[in-house]
Amino acid sequence: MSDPTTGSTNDTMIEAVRLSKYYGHFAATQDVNFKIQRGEVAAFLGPNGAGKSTTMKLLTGYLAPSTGKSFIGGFDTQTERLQASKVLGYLPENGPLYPDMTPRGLLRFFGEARGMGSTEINRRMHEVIDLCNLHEVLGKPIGKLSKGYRQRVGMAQVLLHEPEVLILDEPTSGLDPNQIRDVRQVIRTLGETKTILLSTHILQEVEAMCNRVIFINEGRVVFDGHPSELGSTPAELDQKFHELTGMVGPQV
Ligand SMILES: Nc1ncnc2c1ncn2[C@@H]1O[C@H](COP(=O)(O)OP(=O)(O)OP(=O)(O)O)[C@@H](O)[C@H]1O
Repeated sequence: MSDPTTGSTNDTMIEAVRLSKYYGHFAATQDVNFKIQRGEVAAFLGPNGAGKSTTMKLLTGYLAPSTGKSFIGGFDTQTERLQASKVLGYLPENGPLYPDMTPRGLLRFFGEARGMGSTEINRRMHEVIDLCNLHEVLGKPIGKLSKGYRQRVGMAQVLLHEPEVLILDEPTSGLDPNQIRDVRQVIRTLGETKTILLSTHILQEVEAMCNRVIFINEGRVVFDGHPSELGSTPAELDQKFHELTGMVGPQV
């Protein structure tokens, strides 16, 4: 069934409608519109400071927009916050993780906070610990873990309540190549069953994991399409990045 006023269908899982966020006169996000359908794995690509994190916070309802609306699983993230949060798993950049807790304690704490029963918590803890490969660190304080393990603990926490939609802010940032490979593998596996929007400023990330790319620059969407449309060789990708941002592309 579709909504005749917006053209959205039941398969629209993430939607931005004329989203803007102003800090004084500065627009961090400006008139952003898109729909991500069930089963898509989309990358939010753009240079540092382009507005990726701000837009993700607006999409999740974490930040109130200056104008516009966002929907997760069809729920308005400002007025139907609780319903939206049941469908959504949001991994913010760098956290939130409690450094003195152990991964085991943290997962139990978030399961209880989400109102999950103890049988369900135990079942899901086993599953996310396996998926994110946390066995070795379950009893160690999170603050003592490597960045790669901390990122995997964050991912496990996000997945605990089996959300259909994942919004992941720079899930591989600051990781070493082995850790990046592991996290990409987890995301590819998740992409088989979930709708995902992840942010990155690395073009290779997009090609490795995503079937759609939404390119943002200075708060605006400047490209929305299949990653192959950005080019196939490193030189073409550099050129496209340059065209879209007006920057030379060492980040690419
Ligand atoms: N609370 C705030 N007050 C004022 N300006 C802000 C605030 N939050 C973000 N900005 C500005 O908005 C712009 C977009 O920031 P944002 O963090 O969304 O970009 P980003 O694309 O996620 O960047 P990065 O890749 O560096 O994380 C930046 O210029 C940033 O300085």
